[in-house]
Amino acid sequence: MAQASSVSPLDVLLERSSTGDLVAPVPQGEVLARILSAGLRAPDHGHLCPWRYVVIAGDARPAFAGHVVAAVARQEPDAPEKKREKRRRRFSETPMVIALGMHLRPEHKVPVMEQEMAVAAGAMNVLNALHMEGFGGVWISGRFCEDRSLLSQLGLEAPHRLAGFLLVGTPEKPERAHVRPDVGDHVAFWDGQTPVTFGADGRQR
Ligand SMILES: Cc1cc2nc3c(=O)[nH]c(=O)nc-3n(C[C@H](O)[C@H](O)[C@H](O)COP(=O)(O)O)c2cc1C
Repeated sequence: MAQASSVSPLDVLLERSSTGDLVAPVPQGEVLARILSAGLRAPDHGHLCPWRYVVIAGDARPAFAGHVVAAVARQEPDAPEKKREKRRRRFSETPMVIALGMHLRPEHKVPVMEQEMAVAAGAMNVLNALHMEGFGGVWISGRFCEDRSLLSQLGLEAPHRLAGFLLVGTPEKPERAHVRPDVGDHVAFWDGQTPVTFGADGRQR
């Protein structure tokens, strides 16, 4: 009889770490659809469905990298050439990039920050789903993510914005276990009387 796995889903979640050292293969077809569907399971106040994912892969990457470099040049005209080239390499060589579009409705009674948090929660679900399916990634951002011309390429006209990009692929090496904070420093149990304090507050980096 097959042995039941001793690795629980929570163990798998606790093992996840971000990595930008990514190679092929990338998720495709039904696997990619299921991973992105996990993003759409995030909490969403008002059911506004603010998630807009744009997948950039294959031959589309160098052209998109050109748009990113142009955005960096507009947003940070003093940025060194090295920084622009680093962006170009990342966006043209990373196996897959997923833009995290935010379809925002400022006129709605649900505050924009909550709409943005739904997109962020979705992004985390996607990162976890990638990890669970044997892929990896990292969430990146920067001032270039505010560039309106770049956002237009992604179907995001004002007031819609971008929460950043997920760089996606298969981790080149086993995911490096990042040093994690001590959970006890970040959790408090309120006793009904005294305001809580956190160990983490005395250890600001
Ligand atoms: C909104 C957001 C933007 C981020 N932007 C960057 C970035 O531009 N560059 C970067 O190196 N890490 C960025 N990070 C951090 C990485 O995604 C990642 O969390 C970090 O490398 C730590 O890895 P871990 O997820 O394994 O803890 C960002 C994280 C978030 C939530």
